[in-house]
Amino acid sequence: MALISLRQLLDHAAEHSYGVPAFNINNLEQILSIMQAAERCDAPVILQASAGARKYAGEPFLRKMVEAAVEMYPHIPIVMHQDHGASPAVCQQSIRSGFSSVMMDGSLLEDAKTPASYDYNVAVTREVVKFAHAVGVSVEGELGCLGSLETGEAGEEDGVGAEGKLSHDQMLTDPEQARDFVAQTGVDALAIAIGTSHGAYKFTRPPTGDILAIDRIAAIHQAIPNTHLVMHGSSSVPQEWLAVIREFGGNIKETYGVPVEEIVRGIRNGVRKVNIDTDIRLAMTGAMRRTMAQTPGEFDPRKFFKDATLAARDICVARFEAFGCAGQASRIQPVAMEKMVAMYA
Ligand SMILES: O=C(COP(=O)(O)O)[C@@H](O)[C@H](O)[C@H](O)COP(=O)(O)O
Repeated sequence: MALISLRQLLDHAAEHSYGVPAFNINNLEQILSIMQAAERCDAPVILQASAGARKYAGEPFLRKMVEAAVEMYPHIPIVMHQDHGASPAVCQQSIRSGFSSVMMDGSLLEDAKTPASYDYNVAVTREVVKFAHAVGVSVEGELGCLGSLETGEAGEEDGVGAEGKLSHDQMLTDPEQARDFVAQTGVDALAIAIGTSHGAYKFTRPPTGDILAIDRIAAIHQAIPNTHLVMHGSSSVPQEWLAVIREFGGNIKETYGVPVEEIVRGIRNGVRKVNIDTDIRLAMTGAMRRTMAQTPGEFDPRKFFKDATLAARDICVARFEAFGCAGQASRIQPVAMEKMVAMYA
């Protein structure tokens, strides 16, 4: 099965009322764990590469590894998505190199740190939609800045994330503005800000409605019912993996993520793409620490990587199942990118 577009997959998810986890990839083991889970669950897959991933592995390696996944798992529909493009030029490069979907994050300026004006966001996103749709590639935009409603901070990761304190208005997507944004840009999917943030340190306590605004999703969905909603920063930060990391020498302070049942509530209200990176990182780190500690004579890294891959695979299986994505891969007939061009035209 060829790569498919994000738009095709999320249209299918909307029609059948499920959500798709979008897992970040940086290396072979992460891709293997996601694909093994997809195979086990018969789930379609979104593999996404951030700027940090492109810096770490290099874009050609990422592309070739995704191509290998397509070859090894011909029955699984795969979207190759560029996470957080900081400019139209970045998105254009990704399209040229074969991504079937790009995110133009115009909520921040090109430095990926400074919150941008609404007009700037509309202008750069509209530009990307124009050239992406001309070749059938899907576009995700972002409205509102990701950040903690507890602290007003964005929790910067690898240079991406607003600097300084943000107001609640900046950190909560406004439904009416979302309606205007979609009308002006034509994006296929919209990342919304509801109090989630990237990384392990999202909440200092199990989140309640004042710091995780799940209710806002329904209002946004009502304003833009035909646009697929995206939740970034949606790792659940499993307490069991934090415990393993701590037991085997790691030092991660008390922290909480987005509960899976809250994400499922979001899916019931129009969320179709759910970004998850940190949970895979935590599971892999915990598994590697444990194996290294328990087998101190081991020096073949494949042993550590294998356990890390299995730990990540189990996280992916759990998310595919919880989001209703399991069993959907075999129900999808791939639509060629040329047909997507015709659809947009
Ligand atoms: O939302 C995301 C992940 O959420 P998470 O931390 O797993 O709750 C992704 O979109 C981030 O862009 C990604 O994790 C950033 O990765 P790096 O910049 O560190 O590579």
